[in-house]
Amino acid sequence: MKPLLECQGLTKKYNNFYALSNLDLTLERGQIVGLLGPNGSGKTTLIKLINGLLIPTDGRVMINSLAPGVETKKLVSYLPERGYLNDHMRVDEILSYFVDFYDNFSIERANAMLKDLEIDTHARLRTLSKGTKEKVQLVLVMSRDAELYILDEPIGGVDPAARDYILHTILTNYNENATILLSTHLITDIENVLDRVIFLQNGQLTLNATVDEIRSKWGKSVDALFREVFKC
Ligand SMILES: Nc1ncnc2c1ncn2[C@@H]1O[C@H](COP(=O)(O)OP(=O)(O)OP(=O)(O)O)[C@@H](O)[C@H]1O
Repeated sequence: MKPLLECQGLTKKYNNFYALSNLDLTLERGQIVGLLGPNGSGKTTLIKLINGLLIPTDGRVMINSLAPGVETKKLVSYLPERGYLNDHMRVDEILSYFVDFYDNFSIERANAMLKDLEIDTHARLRTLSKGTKEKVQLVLVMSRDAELYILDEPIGGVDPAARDYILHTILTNYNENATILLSTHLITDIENVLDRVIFLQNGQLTLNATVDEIRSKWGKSVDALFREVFKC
């Protein structure tokens, strides 16, 4: 079977600065993968390249053997780092818009998750707190039937008490053959749901291992290994 995602020699240069250098990465189906690295290490650059929002300086990205473009749009559901919804719309209006716009969007799944998270669908987005807005955006992204979910900092604004619950709600509502690639700085909160982690350092991939491999090889949690590698 073809890999879900293949990056070969992927390189992105901004003027004379290499944000990403010669990155090779293959992701198979059915995994939750943490993309971890300090600020400025290239996580968002990699995510934008996978989504076809940036053109590589060198190398290539293939999703299901297709270059990012119109054909891969339905395969990928992407949560950008910054809010992308119209703040003046009500949550239920946004849901209707998603139903019209995406033929792979399940309004039943979205409503079930919103109910579970006790979010008022009659509320306008601008009246919701930052954390609640993040929950709505995550629900919308996870309510599409995609093969690859890409989440750039999905729970940064959500309070610690709610994070576990959200992760549980989200992760029990997606297709298990799909892969989730998520970038985060909240490693301890997310470590238990991850199958694999990728470390990025100065635009280079420095580690690609399963969480089990990290625990057995280094005898450490992902968070402890991250702190040791990045001296933080
Ligand atoms: N449009 C741009 N022009 C010039 N440099 C850029 C541009 N976008 C990103 N960079 C630089 O590329 C590097 C990688 O940025 P990127 O946003 O990918 O990092 P990141 O790992 O997502 O960081 P963070 O954790 O802070 O979100 C940074 O040094 C950043 O300043």
